[in-house]
Amino acid sequence: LYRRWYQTMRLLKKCNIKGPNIKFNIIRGQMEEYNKTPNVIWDTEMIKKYGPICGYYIGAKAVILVADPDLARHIQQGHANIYQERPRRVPGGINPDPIRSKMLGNLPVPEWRELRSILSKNFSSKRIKGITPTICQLIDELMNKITVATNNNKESVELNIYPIFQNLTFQMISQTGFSVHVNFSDDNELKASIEEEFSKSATSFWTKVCLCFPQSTILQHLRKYFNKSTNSSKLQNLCENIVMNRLNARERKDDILQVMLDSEIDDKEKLQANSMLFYEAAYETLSASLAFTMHLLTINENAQKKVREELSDYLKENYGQIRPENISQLKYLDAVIKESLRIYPPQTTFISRSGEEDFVYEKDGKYICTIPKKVQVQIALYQMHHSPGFWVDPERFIPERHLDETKSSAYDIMYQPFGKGRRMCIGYRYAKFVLPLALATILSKYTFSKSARTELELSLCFKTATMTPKIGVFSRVVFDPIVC
Ligand code: HEM
Repeated sequence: LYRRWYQTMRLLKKCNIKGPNIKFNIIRGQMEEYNKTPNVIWDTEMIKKYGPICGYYIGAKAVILVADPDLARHIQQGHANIYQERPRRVPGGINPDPIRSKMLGNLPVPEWRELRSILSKNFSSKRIKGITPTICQLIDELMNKITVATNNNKESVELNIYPIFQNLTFQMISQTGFSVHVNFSDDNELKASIEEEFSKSATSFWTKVCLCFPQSTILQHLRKYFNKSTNSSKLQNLCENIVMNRLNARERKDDILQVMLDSEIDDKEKLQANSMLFYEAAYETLSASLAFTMHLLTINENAQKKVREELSDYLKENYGQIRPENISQLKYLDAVIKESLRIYPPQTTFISRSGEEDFVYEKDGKYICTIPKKVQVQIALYQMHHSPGFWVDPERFIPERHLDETKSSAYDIMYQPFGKGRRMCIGYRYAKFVLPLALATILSKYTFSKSARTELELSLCFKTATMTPKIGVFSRVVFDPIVC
């Protein structure tokens, strides 16, 4: 047992993967230091110190960080059939709840593949067209909120736009996903329950013990027993009610839940788990992306002016209307959103894979390292997006870089806010549709400028795998409709 465990702890060295020394931390690896630092900051430090392929141990569990474009391409695209598993930082997940084990991301590969092909049906062009009226109606409600906040468009006011986007996103998922209206903005308990889900960390005693001895099934069972939460979260209850009501009403709806029911998924827990998954996967990512983009446009007046000029031409060609079906024509707005997702990718540490075979990585005929099978490889998305070796002035907001026709061939792997390959974000088309539609509608009527509480350097909240604004996104908002 000792020899096996000792060999595990020497794995990275044997594979020529650099990282911090574990000589004096043979049991815990770098777990203590790792738990004290936000994941993104820790990973950035590792890459700075040890290069674009490096690794560390959380307990006896090795994690390999990859910011090298050729190796990332091999893992996510070239050999994607070997790297289909998405391992968790904590085996079994931070929250080892039996319902959560039925979520798409927690299923073994064959079941994941089957469920992914069912859930993907929700994002076809036909389905997006079907939900467009609901999305437009919710954007109109958001516009009404801004109208009220600006005293019927008569005053310029300082506004925190982030909670308004959070409400929009929550309503969008509720209505397009489950045909229900949830009173989200006044429900602090529901907000706290979602917040908690994203902020769970691997610091409980039993989780730490399991990470030190990951092979022990007895310890895993003990962890499940002791970490069992006594109260279901409010989001869990909401999803349980949504599923039960639909099953009892036997009424057909045109939404995500119906797609699961039509595919003969009749396990209530699986329906509930994957309803929760949609709330969790879409809520933070969409609302944070909208807020980050608005922040960047607030502090970069020139870019906002260019977006509005493009919108002005577009509105002239479209009889003064924003048309969802041709929203992708707004190329500069698209570049602004891309640049915002580069600087602030809302999913920071979620792109991980593990392989079924060892892989010997060579460059120009020279041995670089071995990526051992079954070990967690994490694509260092945030660090790739900020790599000074790849991007000119990576901390500056330059939307034009995404319009450059002569982009390097590594661009499509160094820039991947939605991931790549078979495990790429399933909601990519939904996000690509909602983000420009909401932003174009708002910016066609209002301008946003710096106010007393605008942070030039936005404070960020780093959670387990996501990144959001910490205190909000403040701007001075003025009613200034584009006249055409
Ligand atoms: C700006 C918005 C969004 C961003 C930046 C984003 C980002 C990501 C990333 C980076 C991944 C991991 C991809 C990989 O491993 O290669 C992912 C996975 C996922 N996303 Fe998104 N996402 C967004 C919106 C959404 C929406 C709107 C939904 C659902 C309606 C969604 C559902 C999912 C699901 C279910 C997965 C797991 C897929 C799997 O394991 O097969 N996401 N997302």
